Amino acid sequence: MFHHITVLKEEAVEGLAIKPDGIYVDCTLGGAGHSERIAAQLGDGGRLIGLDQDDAALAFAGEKLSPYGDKVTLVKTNFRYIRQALEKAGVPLSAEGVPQVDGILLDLGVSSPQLDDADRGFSYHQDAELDMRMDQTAPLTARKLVNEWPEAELTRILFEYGEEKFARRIASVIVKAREKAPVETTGQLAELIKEGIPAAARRTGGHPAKRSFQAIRIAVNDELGALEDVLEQGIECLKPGGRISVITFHSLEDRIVKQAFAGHIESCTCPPDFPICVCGRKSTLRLVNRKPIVPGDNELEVNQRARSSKLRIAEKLG
Ligand SMILES: C[S@@+](CC[C@H](N)C(=O)[O-])C[C@H]1O[C@@H](n2cnc3c(N)ncnc32)[C@H](O)[C@@H]1O
Repeated sequence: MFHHITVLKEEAVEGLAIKPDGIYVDCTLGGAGHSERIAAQLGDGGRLIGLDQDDAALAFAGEKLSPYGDKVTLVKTNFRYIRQALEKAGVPLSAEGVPQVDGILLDLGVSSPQLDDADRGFSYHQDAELDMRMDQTAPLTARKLVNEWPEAELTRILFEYGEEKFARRIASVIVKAREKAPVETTGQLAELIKEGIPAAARRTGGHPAKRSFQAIRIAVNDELGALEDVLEQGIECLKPGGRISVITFHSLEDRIVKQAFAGHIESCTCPPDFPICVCGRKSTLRLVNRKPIVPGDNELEVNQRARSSKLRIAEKLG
């Protein structure tokens, strides 16, 4: 069973201003909560292309979206290859040869089934072989990262991606342990992380392994690199008037989205005393909402996972 409560469903899909005959891309299909809402608004000529790198999500979403028939195309891919996926799906190209769509949705991070299924090796709640790959055919597992990455790299990811104050101590405990025997399971890793955190600090901020597990997951799946790539290519693939909705769960993700949008919004960068513009730079995006949209109390009451979510929406200019 694939149980995932969709975050900011109404707001993210409404942000796309769906046209019944438009072409939409859900880059993070998961349990198809957003996709179903999009598909239900499509009429003749409308198309939804759903991407995911997780086979279980694709299988579940395929079933759920089957009533929409050939309006829906699902593709197994990392969303960082969005342009290639759209070309392969036969999306019409611009005069410059870039596939053109009316809307793109990203609901980042992992789905509840990925976290909850012990065999996927994401969770410190259940002991299982360390894995954490969204794409189970990808070469880098959490086991490999934890046992092979240099101590300085471990420290960096724990600090940067997990905002873990005790990153250096945790990395040192892991490296000492792996010199004796490889760290194989989520349970072993959680114990080592606990050891690296002073006893007094363990009692605050939830489970002591939470931040480090998140950091390792982000690194295993190169989540921030993939996000930068999909934003760069995705914005290029939007038609004039096309929209992009992005839901983030982490301050680093949100910063990447904010900066990618800002880079396209910036117009002339010539010094103010230049009589005419020589840079020729024009805005290619506009923000639909000045401030990110966050979930309301009703949503937070039924879905704790929505707590840190933020939605940013932008529109491509002509
Ligand atoms: C939060 S879930 C999406 C849930 C979905 N919006 C729903 O309503 O059910 C994120 C999904 O995106 C997928 N995903 C995350 N990063 C990805 C990437 N770089 N490429 C492809 N899929 C990715 C995950 O495998 C997961 O299924």
